[in-house]
Amino acid sequence: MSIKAILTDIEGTTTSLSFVKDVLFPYADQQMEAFVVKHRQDPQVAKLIDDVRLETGNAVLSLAGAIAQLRQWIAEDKKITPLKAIQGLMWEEGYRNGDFTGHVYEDAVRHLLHWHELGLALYVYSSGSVYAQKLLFGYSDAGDLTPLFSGYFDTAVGHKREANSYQAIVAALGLPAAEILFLSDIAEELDAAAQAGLKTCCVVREDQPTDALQHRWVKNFDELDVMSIT
Ligand SMILES: CSCCC(=O)C(=O)COP(=O)(O)O
Ligand SMILES: [Mg+2]
Repeated sequence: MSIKAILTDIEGTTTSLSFVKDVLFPYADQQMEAFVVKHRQDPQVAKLIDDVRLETGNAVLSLAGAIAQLRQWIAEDKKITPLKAIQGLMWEEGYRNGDFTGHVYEDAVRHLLHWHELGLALYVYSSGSVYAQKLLFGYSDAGDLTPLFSGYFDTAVGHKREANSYQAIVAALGLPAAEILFLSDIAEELDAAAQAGLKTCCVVREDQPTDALQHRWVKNFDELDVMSIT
């Protein structure tokens, strides 16, 4: 049995931690107040602010309180769905204005192109919203990479450290779990995917420490021979 689909994480796998932590998160933090105040009547933003209230269990949280909570979650790198959704909306402006482009490692670009040419189906699973994922790959350093992907998943399918999320993705892909290879830099995500029956590979970029070495691991996509995985 060989790999038919690759499901990839973004931060730490296709994309540097630094781009997310030093470019995207500070941008969202700095723009949060102005963005939420400006768009508070927009139904999508109003619903997300209500979701922040739900998440905090404080139904009467003020707009200022919600903004402060969102900024606190950014500082704590919380993967909370309404935060991730608002960040995506905010980053759109940054990408469109050319304030930044989506970082994708050069080896990742080359191999995504190659795997796509080989007929492998490519999917993304990130805590960043699907909207934010499409922006990052659509406005990447290497141009628009979105035609390479067959689909995107975010925390709407479940959290990345839970096996159920991968079971839902397997069902959506309509492939046997063992024919799907999941790439990530985080041990708990790889453990959850393996529990759901997916093949796994840890991507250990820039010598960051990892506790996922019980999984197959590579330093970059050049070291990953997908065809040899059975
Ligand atoms: C795709 S948007 C930027 C990344 C982001 O917000 C994030 O939380 C990254 O999480 P990942 O699951 O890709 O490690
Ligand atoms: Mg990651």
